Amino acid sequence: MGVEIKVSDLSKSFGKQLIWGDVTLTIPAGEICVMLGPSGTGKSVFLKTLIGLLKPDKGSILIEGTDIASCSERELYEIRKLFGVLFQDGAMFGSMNLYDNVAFPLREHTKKSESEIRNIVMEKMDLVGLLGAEDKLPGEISGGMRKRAGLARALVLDPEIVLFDEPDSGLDPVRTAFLNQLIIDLNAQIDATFLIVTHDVNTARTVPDNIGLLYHRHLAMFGPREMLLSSEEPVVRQFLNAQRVGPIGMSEEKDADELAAEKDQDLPPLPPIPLQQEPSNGIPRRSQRPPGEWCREHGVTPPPGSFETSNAGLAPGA
Ligand SMILES: Nc1ncnc2c1ncn2[C@@H]1O[C@H](COP(=O)(O)OP(=O)(O)OP(=O)(O)O)[C@@H](O)[C@H]1O
Repeated sequence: MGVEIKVSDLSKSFGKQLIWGDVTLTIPAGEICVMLGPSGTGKSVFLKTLIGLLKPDKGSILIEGTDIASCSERELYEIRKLFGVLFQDGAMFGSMNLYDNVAFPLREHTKKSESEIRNIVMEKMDLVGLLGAEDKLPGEISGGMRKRAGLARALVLDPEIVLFDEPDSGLDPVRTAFLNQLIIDLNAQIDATFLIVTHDVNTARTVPDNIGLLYHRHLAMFGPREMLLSSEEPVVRQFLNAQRVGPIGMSEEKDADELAAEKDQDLPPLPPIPLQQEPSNGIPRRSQRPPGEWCREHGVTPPPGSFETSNAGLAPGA
């Protein structure tokens, strides 16, 4: 289960404003990827381009042999069935209870009977821990519950790819930790390809198999979690460790004077690489790699204290 997404030389502009250019990356089938980047670097635009809601100016997005960037509307309609999307606010219809919200894609896109729909809705509500809340209206529940309901709805058509647009926005750290565990458990269970757009450095450090960083109109880096967490590349290092020292400034890039002023400032050492969050039943996910494997295979010495149990889930600035 899960399909690969192969993005090559992708560029997107609005008018004269280039959002990002020459983005090339492969999101491996069944793996969890996180896309990071300062505000306004085009992470949401990237998600929308992947599902064909926005057309890129150049490049290709290959999914099961179809190029989303150039295919017909009909092909796009078919390919979209592979996707489940969790929108930032859950995107619930306010006047429908959770049951009808979750049932909506099944009623829209399938010819299933109401009793079949009921089985699927209840199964997905159970999966996200919302059994018993079917009659509630979106306005009557917390933001965390709304996200979980949005996730149940994203899953009803058994997607091969699940996109999460800032799943942690508006959630407190405890709810974020629960949602992250749910994401890991879901990936173990349904084996789909997951792409999560987030600002949360702790999520990026502990949840995914791979991390990408969009910065200054390009993809600064994309690769296995351990590669980015051991990277000395200034932008990657600054962002993944939530530091002020580095090329990223308050609005975007720091200017030459600002950079010169911090020339003699010592960078703090890279913090230990935390253990990756595991499924709650303790059975490793199919795409999960043993701690330290990437570093060993690439002759990289991880920062001291990496992969110790005491570091699980901890990150600087988190
Ligand atoms: N439909 C559109 N028309 C014109 N400009 C747009 C459109 N959609 C997005 N943009 C612009 O693209 C840029 C990137 O927006 P986007 O929402 O993708 O950033 P982001 O990285 O997701 O930001 P944040 O982290 O703050 O959510 C912004 O400058 C935004 O104004």
